[in-house]
Amino acid sequence: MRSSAGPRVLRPMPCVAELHTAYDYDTNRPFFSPSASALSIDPSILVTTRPPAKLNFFLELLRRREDGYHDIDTVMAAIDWCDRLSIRRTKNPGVQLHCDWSPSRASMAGQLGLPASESPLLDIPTGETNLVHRALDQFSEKFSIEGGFECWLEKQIPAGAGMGGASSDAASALLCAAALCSIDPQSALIYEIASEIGSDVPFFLGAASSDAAASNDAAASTDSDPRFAARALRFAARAPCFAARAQGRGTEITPVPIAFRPHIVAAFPGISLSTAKVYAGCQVPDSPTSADGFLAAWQQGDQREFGLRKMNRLAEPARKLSHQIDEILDSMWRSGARTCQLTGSGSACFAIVGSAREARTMAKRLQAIKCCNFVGRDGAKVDADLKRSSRMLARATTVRSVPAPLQYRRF
Ligand SMILES: C[C@@](CO)(OP(=O)(O)O)[C@H](O)COP(=O)(O)OP(=O)(O)OC[C@H]1O[C@@H](n2ccc(N)nc2=O)[C@H](O)[C@@H]1O
Ligand SMILES: Nc1ncnc2c1ncn2[C@@H]1O[C@H](COP(=O)(O)OP(=O)(O)O)[C@@H](O)[C@H]1O
Repeated sequence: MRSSAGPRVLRPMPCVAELHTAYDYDTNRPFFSPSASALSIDPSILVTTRPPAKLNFFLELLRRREDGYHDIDTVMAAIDWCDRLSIRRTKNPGVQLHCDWSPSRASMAGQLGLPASESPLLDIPTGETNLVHRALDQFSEKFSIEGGFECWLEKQIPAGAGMGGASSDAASALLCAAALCSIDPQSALIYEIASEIGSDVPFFLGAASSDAAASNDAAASTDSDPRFAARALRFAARAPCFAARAQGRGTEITPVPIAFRPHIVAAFPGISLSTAKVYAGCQVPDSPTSADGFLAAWQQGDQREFGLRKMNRLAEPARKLSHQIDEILDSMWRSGARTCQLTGSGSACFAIVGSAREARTMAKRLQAIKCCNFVGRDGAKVDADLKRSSRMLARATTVRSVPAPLQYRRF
């Protein structure tokens, strides 16, 4: 992937210095509240946050809608597999986005067993189709922001994996921009922009999203106020630290309390699936299952019921598009998973195991497994990029419960 500014940017900006000192993990607060100076363009203020991936523990389809979307009932949680995003304001209008894999594209290609670093699988757009770019464009337009933004995005979350990486980046961009411009992160307009960009984006706004959706006071909340900067920072840091039920198109968010954090291994088979294609192949059941039972199990700490009731209605259409999904699930099962499942529209899957130690062992085992047979399930040829991919990217991970490392500092 190439930087929009020309040369490749690997470890960009002074922000990457190991300075987490602007954030107090005990109190979940930044050490200082930004002053009124944040209201004017100050390119020396940089906000850094860590957009997390998500997993869908439950996903049911309720109906196909006339606008081409589906009403769904899903339960998602953010996990500690994260990208890193830094943003500052610029005097020139527009969005400049620098983006690369962390620690490098070559390392990511190596982990996936891709021979060259030129694999299209690792191409992330830096122009207007990047959701960070779109989010900031919309933000500037809707809040009439003077000047523009420069951003540095370090990717770790695989794309097209059903882990919501792009959506999470977009939501973080909105919260960081709100902090930089002293805009209320709970503004209904922020929620509106998020929903327009993608069905998954409001989830990643976290609590800001559920509160904003309830508010109709969009007009008043476009005003900037220095107090909003600190609030936006708090949301950027805490927003992803919860599980939520998402309904409607996926944009109606209700945070849900959970009684335990399962030990998880998430694995990406080195192939990306198009969300639209997976939905296009899905079948809405005559009697959809409600998420109520699953949620009750998670809220009551009933791990057996949690395992029995979790489900993903998109698994069937995704399996038809990619035989790797069965291979990954088989491998997880044979490696001792209590239960395993596809996340979202795939292609990543996750296993639930009994302990953090088991999770680490399984992740190592999966990394060593080759999961591509070079031909599809029905004997059809698979594309060239897929042929070369031979490994899974697997990680022991947890449902996120700590604030994202977040910096807000002058440099
Ligand atoms: C399946 C889920 C589950 O969390 O996640 P991913 O697997 O993409 O991460 C989401 O519903 C994906 O949300 P998102 O990735 O934001 O999708 P969008 O950009 O809004 O929509 C892409 C396409 O998917 C289909 N789509 C999406 C959401 C929905 N409720 N019904 C749909 O039918 C539509 O064809 C749409 O054009
Ligand atoms: N910030 C971003 N990070 C990753 N992919 C992005 C980003 N912005 C746009 N994209 C595009 O979005 C698609 C994948 O989106 P992503 O959210 O990672 O997948 P999924 O919807 O399966 O969770 C890819 O086609 C990629 O080109």
